[in-house]
Amino acid sequence: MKIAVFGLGYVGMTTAACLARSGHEVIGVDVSDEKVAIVNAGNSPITEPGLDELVARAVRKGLLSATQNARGHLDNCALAIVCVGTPSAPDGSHNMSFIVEVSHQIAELVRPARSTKLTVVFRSTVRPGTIEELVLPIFENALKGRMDRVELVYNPEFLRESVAIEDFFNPPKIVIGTKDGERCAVLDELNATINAPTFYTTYRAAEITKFVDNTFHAVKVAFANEVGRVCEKLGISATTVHQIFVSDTKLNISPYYLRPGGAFGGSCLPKDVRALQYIASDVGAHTYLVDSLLRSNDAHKNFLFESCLKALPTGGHVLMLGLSFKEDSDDLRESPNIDLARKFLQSHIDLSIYDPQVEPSKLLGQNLGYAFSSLPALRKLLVSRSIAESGSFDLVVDTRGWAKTMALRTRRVINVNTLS
Ligand SMILES: NC(=O)C1=CN([C@@H]2O[C@H](COP(=O)(O)OP(=O)(O)OC[C@H]3O[C@@H](n4cnc5c(N)ncnc54)[C@H](O)[C@@H]3O)[C@@H](O)[C@H]2O)C=CC1
Ligand SMILES: Nc1nc2c(ncn2[C@@H]2O[C@H](COP(=O)(O)OP(=O)(O)O[C@H]3O[C@H](C(=O)O)[C@@H](O)[C@H](O)[C@@H]3O)[C@@H](O)[C@H]2O)c(=O)[nH]1
Repeated sequence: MKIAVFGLGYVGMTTAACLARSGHEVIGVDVSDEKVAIVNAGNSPITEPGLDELVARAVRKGLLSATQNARGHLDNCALAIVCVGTPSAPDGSHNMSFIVEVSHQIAELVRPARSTKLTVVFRSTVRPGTIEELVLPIFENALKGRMDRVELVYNPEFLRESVAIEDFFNPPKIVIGTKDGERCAVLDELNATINAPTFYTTYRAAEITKFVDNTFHAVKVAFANEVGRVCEKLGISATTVHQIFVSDTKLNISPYYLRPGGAFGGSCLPKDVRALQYIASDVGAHTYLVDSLLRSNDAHKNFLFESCLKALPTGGHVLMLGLSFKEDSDDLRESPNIDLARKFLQSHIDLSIYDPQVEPSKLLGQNLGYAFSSLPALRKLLVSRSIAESGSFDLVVDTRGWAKTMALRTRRVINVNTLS
């Protein structure tokens, strides 16, 4: 396949050299005359283990060359891959000027008379909405009704520098954003030899995937570092604790705890996060990330409450399904559902609650104290299943996913257990 790669930096150079190693004919395009000259001399303009050798071999075989001007080169390319930079702007957003510029360049080089479609794949990290709101209008404007000549794709890159070649051929996953999530034949062909889970999705979902991943990597690093700081201050081996932590692939290193849904609660997580904050502060180890977790959780509770309000007609009556902090438990301590119920009551919203596990006369100890200090009217709020099913409520707030198995009269249901 003949492929043009726009932007010969860390991503673009690795991409160009690896594609050439796979036997494709690659033309690299960069605005920098210096980078173009270095590539054409058979060297890599960036330092990355193994890349010099790949570039030298590819140039020698005539599979890789570079240019500042792509004019004439795109006509027989099946694919153009965009890897230009999206650095931070002064306000923290991505500077999109290189994306805009390269989109104009490519769009203007697509000849309406070309016999096959040009697939233009954006690999740079861009904010959600970029393809639809920034890139697509540029192409539509330049191609004037000949959009059938191009296919726009967003395909985020997950490689890490220093192991970029290994990551290129063995990515953790392949995410392909297309119009309506339809398949892209050219990318299927290109990735045929790569063994990785592949996800076709919308442009926006693919765009945000990259932010989700990188931010999570940052959360993990910050978390690991905060734990390390606390351990060090307490004279505990951070390495030993790390080894024990990562050995647990059931609860610690797994998709567990990663489902977007309800806020966390119960008698352990908030308590222990708070305790770690206290310990860290006591020993002078500043845990900014950990310090922000409960505030983040509170923000999430507010978000869920506001979502309920949006779905509730003015003056409406709410039925909540579930009150304890999780299913099959009567534990109300620090239940986010108690907070939600309290917010409804504070807003003078009529509320009924169905939770078969919560029987006020059976509550004991701290659970009893927490329940009645947080919701003094608990007894009056709780209703039986038959009332929950037969009553005419204006909104059902489902904290469990029970609504689908109940014969509710109310059609308007908001599931706060799973964010879709
Ligand atoms: N560096 C990394 O490890 C990874 C980076 N990314 C993302 O990939 C994108 C590229 O990152 P890097 O390769 O690190 O950037 P870079 O700054 O190393 O390279 C970008 C290249 O694009 C060139 N360029 C700018 N405008 C151009 C145009 N109109 N035509 C042709 N070339 C043009 C620049 O001269 C430069 O050589 C960014 O969005 C980045 O966030 C994604 C995954 C990994
Ligand atoms: N403390 C600590 N720091 C770590 C650890 N792992 C990585 N780091 C640091 O985290 C930073 C990022 O490292 P890495 O993910 O290996 O490199 P890179 O920045 O190339 O890759 C990341 O960004 C790419 C991107 O630019 O978008 C992503 O494609 C890639 O998946 C990574 O999220 C560096 O400062 C590392 O020293 C760790 O376990 N502990």
